[in-house]
Amino acid sequence: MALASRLRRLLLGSDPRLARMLGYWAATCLLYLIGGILVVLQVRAGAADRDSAMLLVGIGVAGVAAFALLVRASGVLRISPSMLAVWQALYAIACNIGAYVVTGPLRGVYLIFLLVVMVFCAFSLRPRHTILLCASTLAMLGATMLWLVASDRVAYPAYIEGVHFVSAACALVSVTLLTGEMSKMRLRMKQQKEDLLDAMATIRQLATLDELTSLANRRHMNEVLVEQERRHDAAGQPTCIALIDLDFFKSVNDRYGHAAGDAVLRAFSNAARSALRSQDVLARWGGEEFLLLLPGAPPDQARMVVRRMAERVAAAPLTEVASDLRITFSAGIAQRQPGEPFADTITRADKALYDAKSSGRNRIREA
Ligand SMILES: Nc1nc2c(ncn2[C@@H]2O[C@H](COP(=O)(O)OP(=O)(O)OP(=O)(O)O)[C@@H](O)[C@H]2O)c(=O)[nH]1
Repeated sequence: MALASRLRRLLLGSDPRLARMLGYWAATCLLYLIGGILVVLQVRAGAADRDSAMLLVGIGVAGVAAFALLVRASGVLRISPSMLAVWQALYAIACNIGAYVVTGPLRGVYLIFLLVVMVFCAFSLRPRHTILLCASTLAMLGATMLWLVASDRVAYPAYIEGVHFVSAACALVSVTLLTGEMSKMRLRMKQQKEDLLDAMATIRQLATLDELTSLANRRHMNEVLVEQERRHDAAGQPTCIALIDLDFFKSVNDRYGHAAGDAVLRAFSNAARSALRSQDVLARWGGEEFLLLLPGAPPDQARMVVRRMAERVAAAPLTEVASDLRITFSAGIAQRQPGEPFADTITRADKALYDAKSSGRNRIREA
């Protein structure tokens, strides 16, 4: 199983775009195969020159192999998928025109193959690239037909080549225009998908983050706590929470205004965030109250984190509000008991916070 997935990874890589490009390549392989079989059948029927036909089949096989390697290495070689698609299309068109030259009376078959190449391009090229490709195909085909008529009027009568060219031109132009519309639809859908992903990311952000402080919001914190209850019960690690409330915040609002109060809340959040461990989660619980979850922290460690937070918050620059303003907070810490719902732990932390407030503020109390 591991060997199979390693082999698959080696062949298809890990980028889903690469797997898709190799899928297209496999489909073109099938076309080359059918085209090659037709060439061989016509050699057997005596309708095509053996040496030229075998040379053409060899060129087709070499091209198919080379493009498999190029697609696989396109990331390393920094070849864009659309550039690779143009090369592949030009190669396929040249092979078809070559087959048209070597296969005698049944050469018209390869004009149909040209259409298939154009349809393939709709999946990977922009409309203007497809139009350019169509124009170059018609130019190559026209020049080849003129050359055939000039070199052997009996095998390649002018009126048959003329009919072939006009039919091929009508069909190629129609297919190009239609596939152009398909390409535009594909690009529109791609854009809509990107817009949708952006909108979902914004919704996810709005649903989980507090707009003012960019900390987790209460709703998200509740989800984190539910998840933590489940994990904690399974792992049995100590977990603490701290309920934090800014001191005399009302007076900041009253003295400097609500906007200044908002700036203080933001400054607090930035400073507090810088004191956390990577696994800690700080959320705005409401107004100027914050809930800190400290997974895997016994009370001593929780106290250390909150004390570090108090130091950072006290040193936070608040020059945009007032040069002499310093923020302090009071905190109540509670360790979650085994099997205890977080709601109860928070109630105990709230009592400890009340104790911190009533004993003078700017202090940490444990439940
Ligand atoms: N600027 C601003 N103020 C807020 C926000 N949310 C709540 N407040 C204010 O925060 C203040 C909280 O005041 P109190 O509950 O009396 O607490 P305090 O003044 O900090 O006093 P203690 O907690 O007892 O130290 C109120 O004036 C609220 O209007 C907010 O988002 N922005």
